[in-house]
Amino acid sequence: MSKSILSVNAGSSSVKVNFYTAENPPRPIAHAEISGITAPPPTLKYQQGDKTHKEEVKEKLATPQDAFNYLLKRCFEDPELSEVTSADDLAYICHRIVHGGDYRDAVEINDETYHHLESFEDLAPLHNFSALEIVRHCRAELPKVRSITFFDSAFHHTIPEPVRTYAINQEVAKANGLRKYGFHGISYSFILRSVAQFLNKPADKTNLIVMHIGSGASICAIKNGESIDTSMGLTPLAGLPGATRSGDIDPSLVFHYTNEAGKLSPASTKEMHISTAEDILNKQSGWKALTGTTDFSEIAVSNPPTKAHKLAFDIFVDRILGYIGNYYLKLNGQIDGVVFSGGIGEKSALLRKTLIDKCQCLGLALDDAANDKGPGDGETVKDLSQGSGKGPRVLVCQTNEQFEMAYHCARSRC
Ligand SMILES: Nc1ncnc2c1ncn2[C@@H]1O[C@H](COP(=O)(O)OP(=O)(O)O)[C@@H](O)[C@H]1O
Ligand SMILES: CC(=O)OP(=O)(O)O
Ligand SMILES: [Mg+2]
Repeated sequence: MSKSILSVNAGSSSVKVNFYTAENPPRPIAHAEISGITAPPPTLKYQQGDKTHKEEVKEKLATPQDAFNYLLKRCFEDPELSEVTSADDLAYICHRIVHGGDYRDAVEINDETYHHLESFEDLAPLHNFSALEIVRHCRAELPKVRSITFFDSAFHHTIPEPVRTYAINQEVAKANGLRKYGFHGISYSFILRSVAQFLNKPADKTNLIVMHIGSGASICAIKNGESIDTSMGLTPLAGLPGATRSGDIDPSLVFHYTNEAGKLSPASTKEMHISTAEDILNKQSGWKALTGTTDFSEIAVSNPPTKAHKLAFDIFVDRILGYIGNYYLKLNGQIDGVVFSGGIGEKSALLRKTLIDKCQCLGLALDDAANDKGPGDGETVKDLSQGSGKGPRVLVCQTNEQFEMAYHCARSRC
């Protein structure tokens, strides 16, 4: 039997693993994910063939590394998943690494690339450490399988200099790599290809405003198939608020919030140094701080349970609208569509409706029935717009970072 590709996506609240055939293009074999790591109990979703199964997980899975080990064991031990029973059945493991520094392309992990990635681990404190722990585990436990790392930041290497540069001393900036990197790029790459195909346009002639809104949320302006701006920055903290992240604040707020700001947070470990301010803004802010929940499905409801829930929803709408206006201007008003994706973008009809109703002056309008229904299983892109097909479209895209990595791995290596 030919070998398979395993794709691993360690997000801030979930770990998703997919197995694919190692052929070009890859075909899906199975999908398993643990979600709700930040809002226990975690849940397992398992999909194989036409069977889907969901359950609450009894074991304590406190970290993405625990979740990965649980998922791998579960898949290897499933008697119905005969294609992958052990590491011997795997050709490649594709890992999503959020911060890739200056890397513009995927790299294969060896001692040198691994140590280089470690050097900027604390620039994405919710992500890189866990993802690298999983890479470390795979190197130790599955040494014969080649690990390829794909970077969220790579898609944004096209962002022009004035957009990626912060107005600070440039010697300090260059020496420390202090610039906008941008994230969710593996997702934006999948969305661009899928939407361009859906619209029957070459990707390099497609202009889009794309939202990837899940536990972490960002938005991207794509011009002729290239990222020209995105809301996240040096780290995934910048831009829109998220489940536990503040998003943009006045940087001086840090020193007024706590005079402990610069001290090491108790959450730091021997390997991972985080200041108290970073810990507060990354892990103790956002929806969790405002409402007590990290689950946006409890916030995006027509009758919010508390004023705080309503405020959280209104804050998100306000911040997203600001970026849509900004990017509409940067794209000179010439957009093929506005695209919703990520856990919230794909599932919250209410958020889509609230936003698009406020974008009528840009010629955007929703078909309410299509919006309420949302995308079906296996429907990658769905048109939610009202009207004849002229003018910018409102689309929803069920993004798939795992597939995107396997697709590129198979194209260049199989
Ligand atoms: N029906 C829904 N309405 C609004 N938000 C939802 C809904 N279902 C899930 N979500 C949100 O989607 C988030 C998960 O998004 P996802 O992109 O899958 O996660 P991650 O950012 O960890 O990759 C959940 O934390 C939850 O807030
Ligand atoms: C970059 C980022 O925030 O990723 P996620 O949304 O998966 O947490
Ligand atoms: Mg994600």
